[in-house]
Amino acid sequence: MTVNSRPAHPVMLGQNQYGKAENRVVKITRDGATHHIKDLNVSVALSGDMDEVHYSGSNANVLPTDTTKNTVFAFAKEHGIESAEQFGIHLARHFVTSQQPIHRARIRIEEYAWERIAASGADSQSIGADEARHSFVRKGQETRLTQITYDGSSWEVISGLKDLTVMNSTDSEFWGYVKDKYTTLQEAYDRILATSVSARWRFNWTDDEQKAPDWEKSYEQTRKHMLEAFAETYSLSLQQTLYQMGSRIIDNRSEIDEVRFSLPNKHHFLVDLEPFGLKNDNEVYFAADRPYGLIEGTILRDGCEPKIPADLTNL
Ligand SMILES: O=c1[nH]c(=O)c2[nH]c(=O)[nH]c2[nH]1
Repeated sequence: MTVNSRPAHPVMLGQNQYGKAENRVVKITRDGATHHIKDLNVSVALSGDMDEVHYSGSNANVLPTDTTKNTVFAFAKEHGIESAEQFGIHLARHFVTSQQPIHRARIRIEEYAWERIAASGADSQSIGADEARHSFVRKGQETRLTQITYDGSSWEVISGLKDLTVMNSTDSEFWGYVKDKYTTLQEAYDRILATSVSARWRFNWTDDEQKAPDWEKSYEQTRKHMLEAFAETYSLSLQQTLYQMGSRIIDNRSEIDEVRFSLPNKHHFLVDLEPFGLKNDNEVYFAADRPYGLIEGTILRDGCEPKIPADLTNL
């Protein structure tokens, strides 16, 4: 037997690394009523004296990947997230200096940028006092959509958007729901509400005799009303927020008679930091990607017929 108990056959272990990939950590920093978000996807890859676990299965040198995940969330609380670089340096140093068998740590981080939703009444260029304090829209443009149908006499125009991701870091609760023997969900009195909005709205312009809407202005204003309603609704459920977003559009845009939404509830779970002696005061969240609640619904101008299909994926 060799020192590292490598089996006596002509096979060699090459480069190897291990760790927990894609830890989705969201850190909310509360500066009074003004909140700040850091939203990261952190992947840890460690290497060092790891021959033995591959050859014999001895885990004596293996810091579990589960521990590397916990470290990411605990560090978000203990040291904060000033920048992705600072956070990654801190983690890499920790793994290499605290565990003798670990010689190299590679931390990869993707950061998702958020900007504040402009407060109602403000124009979209506004800053400072005109910005919502705990309502954010993810940077990077959504995709704008339209479908036009013409049968030689009448028009149907359905426009909309997808992938408009928004978050309220407070002013959302969920409680008082039905509980049966399979219910384990804890009631929430201050949770994060986040969704990636997919919406379609139908114009009431149908024939060439009518004056057509200003399509560009209509899109910009509809998006604005939707975002403002999201930011300003104190939400008891995503269903309630959906209704508020739709009715704000119907109330303010006379050219639109019907709005349909498909809203995935992008769950953010508070991470239990008690095992590490840390209190998580609504600061560090695990952003789960699936499964997700999917809340869908149509809001109509009174007396109008629904025409937007229930399944928006084909539209
Ligand atoms: O806003 C919500 N609506 C629900 O119907 C629901 N169901 C659930 O588990 N969480 C939530 N949140």
